Amino acid sequence: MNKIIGFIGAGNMGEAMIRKLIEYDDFKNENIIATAKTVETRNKIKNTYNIKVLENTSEVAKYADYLVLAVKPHQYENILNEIRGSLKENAIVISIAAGISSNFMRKNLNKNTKFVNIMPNTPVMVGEGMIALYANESLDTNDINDLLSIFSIFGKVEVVEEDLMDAVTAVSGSSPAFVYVMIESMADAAVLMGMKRDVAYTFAAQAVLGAAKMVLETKEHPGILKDKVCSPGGTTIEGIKELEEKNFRAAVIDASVAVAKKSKSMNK
Ligand SMILES: NC(=O)C1=CN([C@@H]2O[C@H](COP(=O)(O)OP(=O)(O)OC[C@H]3O[C@@H](n4cnc5c(N)ncnc54)[C@H](O)[C@@H]3O)[C@@H](O)[C@H]2O)C=CC1
Ligand SMILES: O=C(O)[C@@H]1CCC=N1
Repeated sequence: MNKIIGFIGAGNMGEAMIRKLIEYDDFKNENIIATAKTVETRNKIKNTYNIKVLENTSEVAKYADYLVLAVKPHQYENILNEIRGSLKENAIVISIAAGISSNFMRKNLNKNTKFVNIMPNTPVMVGEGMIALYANESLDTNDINDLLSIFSIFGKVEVVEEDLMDAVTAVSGSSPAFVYVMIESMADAAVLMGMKRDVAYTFAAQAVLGAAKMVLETKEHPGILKDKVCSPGGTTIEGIKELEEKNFRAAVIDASVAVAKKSKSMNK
């Protein structure tokens, strides 16, 4: 890969992507460039990942073939204003932000600039991310194929219609946070029952990883997989009864709907 991928912002999401990319043999460190707001973050990224770190956004825009805007949604307008005039010919500007629509990108970029809206999640850092991509009219088939192959470095990629982006933000963008709360709670229970905390995190996280892999690889309905864990008159069904009484399913659904609602309300 001789294309340059640039990052504006290197916080949680930007750093997660950079960290995965430098492990990938086809992307040399010199093909990854970044900038961040503070000198501290710029130095940290430079020293940790040995990539080229530039002082300002327009410098990154000048060199990047793929330009990831890894800043918060409310900063998009300023950043797009800053980069608009400096972009490399044929560069693709990548929005990863919740609530930033293709229309907003279109309005704030020059007419012929290529761009794409994606919704990633932090597990991109370990190559198990889930990325949704909305392919707009600025991209041709080659661009889309190139983007799909780059993003597959980070995990799974699916092309979706734009009206599903709020749902995606809930089901894969934000949901890792819900799962971390669940893992933490499972481990708390094990600690309560005498297990060492670090061991408890391994047990809880591996159980979640295994259950997720079962859904993906067996393609069985999650309800059937659940039934196979619940031995008649056994231990698991006692726990399921508690979860049902405490409205676990409704809590997860409500949490997801709240995320999508917030994402929609931010929509520009
Ligand atoms: N954290 C997550 O799990 C996910 C985040 N996103 C999206 O990623 C974007 C970034 O989110 P986070 O990384 O969580 O936020 P963050 O606050 O951790 O990182 C944002 C970074 O942008 C930098 N920044 C701000 N203004 C800048 C400027 N003018 N020039 C260069 N850098 C600048 C900040 O210094 C900071 O390091 C957001 O738009 C969010 O919606 C999308 C999916 C998941
Ligand atoms: O909390 C947020 O706004 C971002 C978007 C999806 C995950 N984190």
